[in-house]
Parts: sequence; structure tokens; C-alpha cells
Amino acid sequence: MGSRSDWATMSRAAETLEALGVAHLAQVVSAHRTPERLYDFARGAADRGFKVIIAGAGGAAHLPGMVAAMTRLPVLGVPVQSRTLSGLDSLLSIVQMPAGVPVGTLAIGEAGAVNAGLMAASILATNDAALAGRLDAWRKAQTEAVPVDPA
Ligand SMILES: Nc1c(C(=O)O)ncn1[C@@H]1O[C@H](COP(=O)(O)O)[C@@H](O)[C@H]1O
Repeated sequence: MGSRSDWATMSRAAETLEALGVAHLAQVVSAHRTPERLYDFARGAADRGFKVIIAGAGGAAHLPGMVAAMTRLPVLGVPVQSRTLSGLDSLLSIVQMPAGVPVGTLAIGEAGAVNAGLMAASILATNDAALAGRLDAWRKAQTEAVPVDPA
């Protein structure tokens, strides 16, 4: 994520991965404020064994696109809700990538962070039967937790 201030949102992705038993690492990396950290992270991610990257940022959210430019790993972008423009700025910054450098963009805010965790798990589950089973169980539990009665 681009800043510690994003953690309130991005911790929802981490919680989701934890619930599914997916090993992960959370770090602050900013294209604007720590460009060399960004370069080192994105360039080295595949060799370090990472399989999917979730990049959350707000405002002029260049982080996901810059990460995607420097790795062939799938990059999921989470637009963090900004104070001034409610995250519309973050969304448009992340989603409008030029053809050739994809970022899979999720919804603004916490729902996007949860879904980024689920989507990362879905990608990993294509090659991991045990994780696929945990994901199926998570979805089943979610379905069973929805009451029929409205009140
Ligand atoms: N969008 C980016 C990038 C980037 O894209 O590299 N680095 C920080 N930021 C964003 O700036 C917002 C405000 O950050 P501060 O709260 O630290 O001022 C955060 O939402 C962060 O993601």
C-alpha cells in the first residue's frame, strides 16, 4: 500500500487472506515517496516467490500501475477512499491502464480490499486443491450466514 494511512482499508485484504490460510506480506511502498523501494520490490517479487500482488493506494494512485509495469505477476489494484474526492480519483487512476499493462481493479474501499484478497486466493487456488477447498468452504459459510427473514 502507498501509505500507513491505507492500512485501515488494506488490513481487510490481509484478514481475508489469513482466514483462507494464504501466506502473505504487507508493506508500505510508494511510487511517489519511496520510488527505489518500489523498484526493488516490483523487480524482485517474482524471484522472491510471490505469486500475486495486491496494490492499494489513494488519490493519484500510481502504485498499482507502476508495480504492474515492472512485473509479470498479476496485480490487483484497490482504490483507497480519499478524503477529498471519495476515492473516485483513486479508482480512475488505477483502472484506466493503457493496453499492454493490466491491473485488475477492484471496488473502492474495504469491499475492494476484501475482494482483492478473495481474488488473489482464487488465482492461487487454480493450482492448489487444498486452498480451493478452503475457498469453497468460505463461500458456503457466507451463503449460510445470509438470513431469509428481512428483520
Ligand atoms: N497513491 C499513493 C502513492 C502511490 O501511488 O505511489 N503513494 C502514496 N499514495 C497515497 O497517498 C494517500 C495519502 O497518504 P498520506 O495519508 O500518507 O498522506 C494514501 O492513500 C496513499 O495511498
